[in-house]
Amino acid sequence: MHHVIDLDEVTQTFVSSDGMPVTALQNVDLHLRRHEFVSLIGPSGCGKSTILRLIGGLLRPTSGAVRIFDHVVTEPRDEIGIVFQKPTLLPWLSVLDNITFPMRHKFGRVDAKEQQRAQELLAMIGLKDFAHKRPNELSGGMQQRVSIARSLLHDPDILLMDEPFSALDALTRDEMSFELLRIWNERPKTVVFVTHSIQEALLLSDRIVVMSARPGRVAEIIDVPLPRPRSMATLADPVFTQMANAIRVQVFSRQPA
Ligand SMILES: Nc1ncnc2c1ncn2[C@@H]1O[C@H](COP(=O)(O)OP(=O)(O)OP(=O)(O)O)[C@@H](O)[C@H]1O
Repeated sequence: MHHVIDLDEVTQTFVSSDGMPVTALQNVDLHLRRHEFVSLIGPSGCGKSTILRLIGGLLRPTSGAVRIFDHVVTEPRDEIGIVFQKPTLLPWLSVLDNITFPMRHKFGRVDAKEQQRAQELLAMIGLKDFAHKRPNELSGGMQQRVSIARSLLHDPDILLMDEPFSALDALTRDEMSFELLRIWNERPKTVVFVTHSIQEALLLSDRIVVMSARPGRVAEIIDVPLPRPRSMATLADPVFTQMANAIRVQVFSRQPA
């Protein structure tokens, strides 16, 4: 079968500041199909962010192979959008210029179509009136929404999201989840989404990858059979509640003793 993202026998070892080797990932196999939405969940330090950095080309594996569209990943690629846990905006640029920054950086200019798309994204994240403000005039949650909009400007085939909603308040968080589903529906992409929230993983994903504590391994891959499109009603679906409980037990049993 043709995959968009392949991790084969990936092991990642770091050297900690006291000189000791740290095995962050051990023999991780993961294969993502086109336009699939997959969440990674597991105890702190089990290597979730490391997996995103490997796929994003920000890191090379110690052993094993990471491939995108059958090509070994050697550096960051344009077809990938990345959203980190914390907003990463340039303080001296306006909100709008931050969203278009990657385009300007790459091509030296931003054409009218992209300006238009940036405005649409701003409206989508509810910040239309903030286009000309600077990041420090926005709350942390608003800044994170701008970071998300920026990752979507070039409509990437692959979106890597590292706990993108963790800094948002609960209401905005739900809103952003549904917004993300809407975007994914309209402009399908392969998404790898790291979260600590079982509910979020269930609401969004086709599959949930449960990882075990360090050294991180894939403990289990769970299919989420909840029908799409998903909505507020999904949260009340008995299957949702049952699965949330079952996964909670799974994840809890994987916590380091
Ligand atoms: N550059 C690095 N140098 C040394 N150790 C590192 C480095 N990057 C990550 N690690 C270690 O690798 C392990 C996995 O880290 P990673 O950030 O991928 O975990 P995570 O599952 O995303 O954690 P969390 O849920 O807390 O964000 C951790 O033990 C971390 O300390």
